[in-house]
Amino acid sequence: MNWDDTTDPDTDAAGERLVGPVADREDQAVEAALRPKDLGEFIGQEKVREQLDLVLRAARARGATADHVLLSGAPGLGKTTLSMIIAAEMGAPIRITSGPAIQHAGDLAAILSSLQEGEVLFLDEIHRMSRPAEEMLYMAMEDFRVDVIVGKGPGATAIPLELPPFTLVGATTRAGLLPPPLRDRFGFTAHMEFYEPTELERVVHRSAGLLDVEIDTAGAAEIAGRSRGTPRIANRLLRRVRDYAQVKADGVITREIAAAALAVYEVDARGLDRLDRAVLDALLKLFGGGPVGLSTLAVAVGEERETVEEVAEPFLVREGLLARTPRGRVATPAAWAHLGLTPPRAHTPGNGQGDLFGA
Ligand SMILES: Nc1ncnc2c1ncn2[C@@H]1O[C@H](COP(=O)(O)OP(=O)(O)OP(=O)(O)O)[C@@H](O)[C@H]1O
Repeated sequence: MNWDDTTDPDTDAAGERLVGPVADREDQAVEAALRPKDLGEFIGQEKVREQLDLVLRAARARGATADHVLLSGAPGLGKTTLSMIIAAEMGAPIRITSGPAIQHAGDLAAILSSLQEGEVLFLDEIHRMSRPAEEMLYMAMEDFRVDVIVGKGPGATAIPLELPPFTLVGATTRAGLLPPPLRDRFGFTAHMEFYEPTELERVVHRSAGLLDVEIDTAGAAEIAGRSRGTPRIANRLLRRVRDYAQVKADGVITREIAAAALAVYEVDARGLDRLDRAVLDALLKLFGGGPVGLSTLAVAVGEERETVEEVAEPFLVREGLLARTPRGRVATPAAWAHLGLTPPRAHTPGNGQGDLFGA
């Protein structure tokens, strides 16, 4: 994966966030050790696992290379991990690159022509590849062939190059941005969902075992509940809680230790951090729950408009704490409850405000 060429609003605009979904330097250093190695070890995503298992078993039984696979879903849900599992299950080597790293068709031709038979090519952020590279990929995926252009202008010639059969695993956070001709060339598309708290609890237990950290069931549940449906965040919170347990207690993670540690890092019981809460706080206390325009809300919390929109809002909307309406941002009843505040009478149900939530 190419970590340097991605712009991440979580780190660019709001400093490093403990609950940001994109990998930071420390994540990159430790994630390799925590990745499940086969489908049996991969937690959750039952449907995807079952379907992929069939695809891979069938290919193995035929002695064929597996079909191309498209994985879509938010960062940190396990797309890279699954691509490595696909290679491992097929007994094939894997090459890892990313859309932004492929600027020219020639870059892609160089990678494709050096693949071994059956190799898995993992192309992260496939929606960010350049157009000419994308067109070259169509032919490579379908016919295992590329045309390498030699020379320029009227004298340029296309030299066809045969490729060994390979499996492309494309990953994207935005499946909707992929041009249909590219999307159609994948034999299997899997959409990865956010994880349930009980699944994240298993992720935390498994990682704690690998990191040699003692944790009880309630401690794991506490961390899971604050991990925003994302294994990467669960693993990161676990590491911070482990530090706290070592320094402030006897190293064992219990519910109390997890809660106290994450209070230090300002990650609340639902996984909201300081920025998320500042947005909700302003919306409720300054604007009576809205509707209020995004720019006004951003000024009120002293952040850029983009930071509020791209960093804080998606999770608040997903959690059902904030709604985007044509008239502006509106807090839901759950937001009032979460901050322990009572909505003014005008915001209680049955007062004509229901239409703001599309009721
Ligand atoms: N199903 C799972 N079971 C256990 N651990 C998981 C699972 N999914 C992800 N993880 C853990 O979460 C971390 C992040 O996963 P991964 O790098 O595969 O995410 P990703 O979707 O590829 O993220 P990005 O899009 O940012 O590259 C990994 O270290 C892995 O240990």
